[in-house]
Amino acid sequence: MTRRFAIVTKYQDAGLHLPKRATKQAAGYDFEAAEDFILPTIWKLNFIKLLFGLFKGETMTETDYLTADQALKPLLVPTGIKAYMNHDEYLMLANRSSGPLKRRLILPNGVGVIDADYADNESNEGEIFIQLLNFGVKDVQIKKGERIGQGIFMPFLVTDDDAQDSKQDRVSGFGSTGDKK
Ligand SMILES: O=c1ccn([C@H]2C[C@H](O)[C@@H](COP(=O)(O)OP(=O)(O)OP(=O)(O)O)O2)c(=O)[nH]1
Ligand SMILES: [Mg+2]
Repeated sequence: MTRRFAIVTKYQDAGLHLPKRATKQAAGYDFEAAEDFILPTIWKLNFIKLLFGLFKGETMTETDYLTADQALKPLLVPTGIKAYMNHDEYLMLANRSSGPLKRRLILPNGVGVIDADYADNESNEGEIFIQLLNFGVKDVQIKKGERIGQGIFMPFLVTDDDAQDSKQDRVSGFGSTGDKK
């Protein structure tokens, strides 16, 4: 059986901690931020201006939309951690319930799915990133070592006619498997 965490090469000497479960029966391994980080509030001026402009019936240009859209882009917070697991398992990343309550942080992807073939991929060594979006009105400071999410190992099932041979090898993450956009 293979199920363990390791620190990626880039952070080998950074004094990171491997994810830990906080209590005896905790399901989730808590992940810490690998670096200090600022998560900007989504309520940036350009986003507010766009909302007001729309409200007033102003004509918005494509550039107005694009600039405002940037304020809504989630950030990928590095953890410096990779996860090894069995072939029929994945690691489910979830928010901590204190995330929204204390810091107005959400995982915009709902849950993160870390595939077993992500570890040691050629592009980023399988480093796990946590997508976070700050819907509060103030920027949020994350300090290195702060717990920003949790990972739960899960089994998954496949269909009867699921053919392994026609599948590509994973080389990266975040849209690497062929979406055009
Ligand atoms: O919150 C997340 C979600 C995903 N990943 C990494 C691990 C995962 O194995 C890989 C691909 O994730 P997913 O399949 O959910 O994203 P995708 O948009 O389909 O990307 P791809 O085309 O690379 O599969 O990205 C993270 O580090 N954090
Ligand atoms: Mg995918």
